Amino acid sequence: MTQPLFSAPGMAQLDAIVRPGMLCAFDFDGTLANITALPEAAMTLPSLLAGLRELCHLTPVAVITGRSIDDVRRRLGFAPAHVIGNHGAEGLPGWERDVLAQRGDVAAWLRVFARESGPWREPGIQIEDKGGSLSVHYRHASDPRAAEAALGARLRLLSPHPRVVGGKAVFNLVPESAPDKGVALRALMTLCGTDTAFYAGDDVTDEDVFALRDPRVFCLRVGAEPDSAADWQVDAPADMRAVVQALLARLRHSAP
Ligand SMILES: O=P(O)(O)OC[C@H]1O[C@H](O[C@H]2O[C@H](CO)[C@@H](O)[C@H](O)[C@H]2O)[C@H](O)[C@@H](O)[C@@H]1O
Repeated sequence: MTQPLFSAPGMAQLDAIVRPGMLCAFDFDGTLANITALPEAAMTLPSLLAGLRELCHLTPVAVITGRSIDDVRRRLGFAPAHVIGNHGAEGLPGWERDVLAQRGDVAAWLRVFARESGPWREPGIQIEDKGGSLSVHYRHASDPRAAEAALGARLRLLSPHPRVVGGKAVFNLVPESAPDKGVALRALMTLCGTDTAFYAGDDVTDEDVFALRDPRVFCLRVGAEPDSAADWQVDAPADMRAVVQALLARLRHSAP
């Protein structure tokens, strides 16, 4: 069950896992940035920037996002050692050969959207082409619940068959062969040569990390979600300032 991070057990668990060289990884939207009505308006909260920049000097930092790498880099305001895009599918060392096939899937779905009068034709539906995956946003549909139902039914029938992952007023379509955020986090831990990691995320695709149930990974869910597989929770991106400060305090203390 998810418990409040800022509690005696939460702080004790953080003490147990933080060590020099550990990987600190973050989702972007809803974790480092507030959810905004338009995807293009999201930016890292200014209150987080100084702490995140210092963290990058102390230990390997990663951002693992559903956005494309180019897009998220413009929004970060700091320079993590690793940026992985498309829910784990973009930028992961060792997976370069698969990227071409994945882009073929995305192109095939876009062709269906272009030729069919499906629910994606409704004004207010925004299709975000991220190269390695697609996001179909229905936040601005005239009836978002009806759009969700219609899109959900149709998108699951696409060929090639996508992994359809829900989110904040969005369906993410990811090639079935693509690595998810859990695969990405583990690969980055190996790359960084670290035994332990911290990961914070707010959404359905972040549950791919939490569901690893890897005792070496400290899992923090941002925002209440009773069914989350994360052990720890904070309420909102604004709380991430105190989270980053808690990591910094321990890493400064444990630096060699
Ligand atoms: O993995 P993340 O970094 O959390 O990215 C997930 C998706 O985030 C973006 O969409 C969501 O955030 C937007 C800005 O707050 C919001 O307007 C939208 O309704 C949300 O679904 C982004 O546009 C997607 O590409 C990401 O997959």
